[in-house]
Amino acid sequence: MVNITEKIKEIEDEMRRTQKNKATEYHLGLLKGKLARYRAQLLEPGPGAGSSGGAGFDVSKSGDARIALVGFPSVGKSTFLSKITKTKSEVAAYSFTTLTAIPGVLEYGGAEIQILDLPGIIEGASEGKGRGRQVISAAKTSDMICMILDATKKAEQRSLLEAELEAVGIRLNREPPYLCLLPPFLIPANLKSRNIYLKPKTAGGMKITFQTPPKNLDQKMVYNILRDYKILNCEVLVRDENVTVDDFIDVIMKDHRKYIKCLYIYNKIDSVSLDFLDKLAREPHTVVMSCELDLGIRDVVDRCWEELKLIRIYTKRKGVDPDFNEALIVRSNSSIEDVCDQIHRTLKDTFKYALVWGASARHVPQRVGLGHIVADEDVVSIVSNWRA
Ligand SMILES: Nc1nc2c(ncn2[C@@H]2O[C@H](COP(=O)(O)OP(=O)(O)OP(=O)(O)O)[C@@H](O)[C@H]2O)c(=O)[nH]1
Ligand SMILES: [K+]
Ligand SMILES: [Mg+2]
Repeated sequence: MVNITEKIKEIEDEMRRTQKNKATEYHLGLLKGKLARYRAQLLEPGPGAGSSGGAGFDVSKSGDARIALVGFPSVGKSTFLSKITKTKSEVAAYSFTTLTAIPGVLEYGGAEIQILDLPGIIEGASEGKGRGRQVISAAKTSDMICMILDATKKAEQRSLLEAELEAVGIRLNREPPYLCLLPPFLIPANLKSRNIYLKPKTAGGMKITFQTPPKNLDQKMVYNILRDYKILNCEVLVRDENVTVDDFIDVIMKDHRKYIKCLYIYNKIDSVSLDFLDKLAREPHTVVMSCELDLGIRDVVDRCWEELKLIRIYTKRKGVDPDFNEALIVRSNSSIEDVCDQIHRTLKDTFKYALVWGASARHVPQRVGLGHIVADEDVVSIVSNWRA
């Protein structure tokens, strides 16, 4: 069996050799489609995928969310874990100090977040270099990736790591593609280019419709790629002019894609100039810190919490103060109904009203119904109709 890694390399070489122009764009589109398919195969356990296959490290999920620490060797991942949790992960000045996944628990106002310290990854990780594939599989299981970067190292470190994660189907800080039926001018900018519909059928050939013709995609390209994937009967609807070949391939490969939030954390800012620091801190989804000088750690942790978009609710019984060491965790934009469901499956059946103290209440306490949207750190008291 021809090695998949070799096939991937061949395609990558060919893409590099091929000049980008109107005449080659069909060929390049097709190569991108093939590349995506081989890369997915590489992650599947079985022949040709290498012995480690797609398996990650054996750490079970716990707590309200999981954050994976991903980065090159010796950027300070383990130092950071040891700062924010009670777990001590070995720290040293040499690369690959950490050899497996080390879980720790970050306690945040009654919420518990599992933090996974991982071995450092290097270029080529997505193709199995080092423990790359295992690290990436572990990252794929997380609710958020904290990409730890060394502020003293070259800017390319960030794009190199992003490329490794992209190569295995992880999409950072992006929305999954989906068809939105709103009129185009009402669709938020971040969702626009992801506006694609693909439905495989059993017969009838391909029906491809472009509502507004995309600038960098045409029917022939869509047709060629679908044929290469052996999807010969289907309905395709593309609604936005900004849709690209890559977006289209993501839709075909949707079962192999994972859309994860990423916070870029620059460590070791004790060793860079103030000007440079200022520049780093202004980048999107980015925070800076120095584990060594204990600078900015609290802000980084607060930012992690914000990015997870979770909400802590403290429940209160009549006449008793709430316990702020124990929070009920719900997603942002949750209602009192979601809070009830989190407490007990049948609680809303006997629900009468709720009293709310906190940011979501217009006055305290506010008496609200099941539809009321709660805010982080609200105190909620549920009043039920008890029936015999
Ligand atoms: N100057 C400076 N050094 C730091 C800082 N944080 C960590 N270090 C040092 O960086 C080195 C690597 O730290 P580790 O925590 O082992 O890094 P790691 O990313 O876990 O490394 P691997 O497990 O090998 O991938 C150690 O010598 C730390 O003392 C920092 O904020 N500033
Ligand atoms: K190290
Ligand atoms: Mg380490």
